[in-house]
Amino acid sequence: MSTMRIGFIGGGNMAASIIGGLVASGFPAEQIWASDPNTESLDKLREVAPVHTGSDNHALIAAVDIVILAVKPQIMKIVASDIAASVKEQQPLIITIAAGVTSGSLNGWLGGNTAIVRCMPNTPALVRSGATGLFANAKVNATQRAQAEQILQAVGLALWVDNEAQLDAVTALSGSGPAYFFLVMEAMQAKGMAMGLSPEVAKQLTLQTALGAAQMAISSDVDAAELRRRVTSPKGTTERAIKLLQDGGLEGLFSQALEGARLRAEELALELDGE
Ligand SMILES: NC(=O)C1=CN([C@@H]2O[C@H](COP(=O)(O)OP(=O)(O)OC[C@H]3O[C@@H](n4cnc5c(N)ncnc54)[C@H](OP(=O)(O)O)[C@@H]3O)[C@@H](O)[C@H]2O)C=CC1
Ligand SMILES: O=C(O)[C@@H]1CCC=N1
Repeated sequence: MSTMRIGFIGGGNMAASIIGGLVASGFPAEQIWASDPNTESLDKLREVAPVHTGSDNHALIAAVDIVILAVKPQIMKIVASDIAASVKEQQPLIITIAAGVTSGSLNGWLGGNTAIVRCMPNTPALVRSGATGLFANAKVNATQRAQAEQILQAVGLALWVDNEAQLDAVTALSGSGPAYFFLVMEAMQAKGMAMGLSPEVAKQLTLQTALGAAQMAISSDVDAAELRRRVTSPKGTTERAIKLLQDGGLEGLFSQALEGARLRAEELALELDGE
């Protein structure tokens, strides 16, 4: 890991999150390159860590061993087709983080025979609390598999999935997942303020409660349902609140929301493959 040179094509939100986490884990910033036509994105990236930046994707490929494709799914075909000749020449390991771009489509756009690890990380990678699902195509060797795992483990949890289709479920669960928790935080904080708490107090209590619940669930030997029962005193306040949430259909809504996200990932793959 310490000698790897890693290049990010696309220097936006996710590249910043992964780079921030990698550098915080001790990975040297001078072994990281980022390429992006958007100079504002590159300026922001250099505030995260003093990485090499530029706008030439071909020069980046020549400088690194591992290329992380972190552009939007909709422009992946253009970007991949453009770099195909450099990838063929340099043979870097390609890691893609784009939602809905299959390793098969990407391999085709890159000219075939490319070692590709497709993964789905999430933004908490920035604070080394990310959660990533990974899948390797048949061209990826054991060393490359270990390298991809090391990079994503440096920024949080990294788990291999059994087949590529499962990455759509990972996208729905943990890729988009931080947004679901942020929405719950927004709602709790707003109601805390509506009940008379100052914005600062409502915010701090909300965030600490989210952190405490997650840490407890991670470190406990009982499941979330049991932890919830332990908060819920008979005829108490939690019982009333949970009943209102359940009567309002919270579990069903989450089921629909995750299914919607998974289906959108599938749709994206079909849209992008057909382009
Ligand atoms: N955000 C998230 O929570 C997650 C995102 N992902 C995936 O990560 C990928 C990136 O998402 P995100 O970081 O949010 O997106 P951003 O839009 O923040 O970043 C993408 C960057 O790529 C740049 N770019 C455009 N064209 C090129 C090019 N030809 N060469 C190099 N860079 C280029 C964009 O510039 P410009 O702004 O000028 O277009 C932009 O700065 C997506 O595929 C997404 O599906 C995966 C997991 C979680
Ligand atoms: O919303 C999206 O499409 C991307 C993928 C997972 C999180 N953000």
